[in-house]
Amino acid sequence: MKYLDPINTQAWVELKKHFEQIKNVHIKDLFYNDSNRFEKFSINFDNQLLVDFSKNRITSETVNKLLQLANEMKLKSSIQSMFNGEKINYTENQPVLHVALRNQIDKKMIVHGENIMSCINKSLKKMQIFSELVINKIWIGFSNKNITDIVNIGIGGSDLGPHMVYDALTPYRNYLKVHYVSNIDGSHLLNVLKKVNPETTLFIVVSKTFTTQETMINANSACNWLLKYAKHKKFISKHFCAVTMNIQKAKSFGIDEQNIFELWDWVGGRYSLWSSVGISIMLSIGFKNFMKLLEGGHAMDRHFLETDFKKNIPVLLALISVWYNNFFRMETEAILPYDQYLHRLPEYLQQANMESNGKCVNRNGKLVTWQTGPIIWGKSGTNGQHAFYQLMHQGTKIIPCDFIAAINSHNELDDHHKILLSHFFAQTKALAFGTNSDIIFNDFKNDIEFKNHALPFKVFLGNRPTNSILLKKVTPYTLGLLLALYEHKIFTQGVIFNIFSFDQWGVELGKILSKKIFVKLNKTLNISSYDSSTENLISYYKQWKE
Ligand SMILES: O=P(O)(O)OC[C@H]1O[C@H](O)[C@H](O)[C@@H](O)[C@@H]1O
Repeated sequence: MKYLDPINTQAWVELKKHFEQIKNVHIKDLFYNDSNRFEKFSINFDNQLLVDFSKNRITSETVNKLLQLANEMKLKSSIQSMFNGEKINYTENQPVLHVALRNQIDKKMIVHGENIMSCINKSLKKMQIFSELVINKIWIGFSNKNITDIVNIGIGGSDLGPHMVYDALTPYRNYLKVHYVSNIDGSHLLNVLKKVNPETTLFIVVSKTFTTQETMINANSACNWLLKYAKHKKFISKHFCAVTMNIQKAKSFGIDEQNIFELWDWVGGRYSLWSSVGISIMLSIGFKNFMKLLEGGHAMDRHFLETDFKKNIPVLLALISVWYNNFFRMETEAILPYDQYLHRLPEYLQQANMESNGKCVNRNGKLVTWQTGPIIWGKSGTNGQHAFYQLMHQGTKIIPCDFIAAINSHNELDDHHKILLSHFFAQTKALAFGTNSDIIFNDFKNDIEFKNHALPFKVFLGNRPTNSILLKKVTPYTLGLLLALYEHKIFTQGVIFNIFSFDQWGVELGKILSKKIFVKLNKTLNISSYDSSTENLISYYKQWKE
């Protein structure tokens, strides 16, 4: 089967022409010319989530042409293929079924002739029993004390999602403290071990493959640390659990089979927080809240699957992103949560999007000649305002942004939240509308020096696009909605780019080379086999190593 490239669609040709007509149109004029712009370009999802995409450099014509692109790229049937469990992760010969993990209506989902819903429900039950034993202080450590601290050892998808949700749902946490260790830098693990007591700490080794070097080394060191105190290997079962697809490896590590939570090859690491990879989330917010998170994810799945593309939030946001990325050649997108508890969202979405869509080969195995995944970055508001917003407002680069906030805070402290949101609304307005020299000039009309010299520096040109995403409140349910929204946005982008979004071969080369270089770092003999830069870096390592 030959997949169509986006540049070979009729819509692409038309979008190119349309771009030439619209590229200099200012957002402020789009608003002045259309008093219904907000109604046209915003979607209220069930009074829980509002997406306002009116402050974008788009018209109804742009949206129509982008929708035509989605249709020509057969987005509808691609979505159905994912939900039907077809092997859309072609290079790994796997289906992609994170949507099954939150399939709350228990609709049959068949993989290799089996209904995977029974495995999922069994796994959820096991997670529930386990988390309740720990939360209810029935699970005890080697000295018969109950557990107070959980250490999640994992990296990439086995860390970023759970860690982000753990922080995002801080108000729902119980007394258990979860620590996340990912980096192979020994400082990460040591800093956590300094804070916890071996008698009351439970380690969860989370690795889909159970071969990831960072995780295995950290898990080994954590185990040695525990055994220094517990003295006997039989106690590993009281302090170590695993989440993995590789049951054999986890068992050979010494983890009791009872303590192994299963994962499946049809769940991608960066889409896995909804599975047993999220056990640290369940331990901290309890089973019911975890189920609410899945419920939110499922509600967004249905919206994505069932809603006409004209009103389909992930589809529209993805298409707008393609518009900027490919026609305006804007290379990055900023994620700006105006919510302290959502501060890990940019980092989480960085992996979700960049590992999925950072590809330069299309589904036919040919190099692409169009732009694929954007660079994702960001920081929580208002901190970002005091760091990089200068460039966003007045720099030469234009950065489409997602502003995200909740209308109701979990911590109503004086006017803090009102002020926070006033910044959100002000920034999106300033970015879109800017301010013209007349207004500034009027403020300073008696100041001749200002008029002559300072004016250009004070002008904000505006026309900088943003999406505003408002949640009624950050709850497990609305967080589920938001995260699934982004997952489906990424999926849609991948279909339009005609790439495979669910593999990540690009992470392999560095891993292979690091193993070879590790051996060289240990050798006293210098055998040159690399380029002069790498050789000299290695030689400096050897000279300076104390
Ligand atoms: O869960 P693991 O098998 O340990 O994998 C952890 C991470 O490592 C890999 O390098 C991939 O790039 C990530 O997608 C994955 O989430």
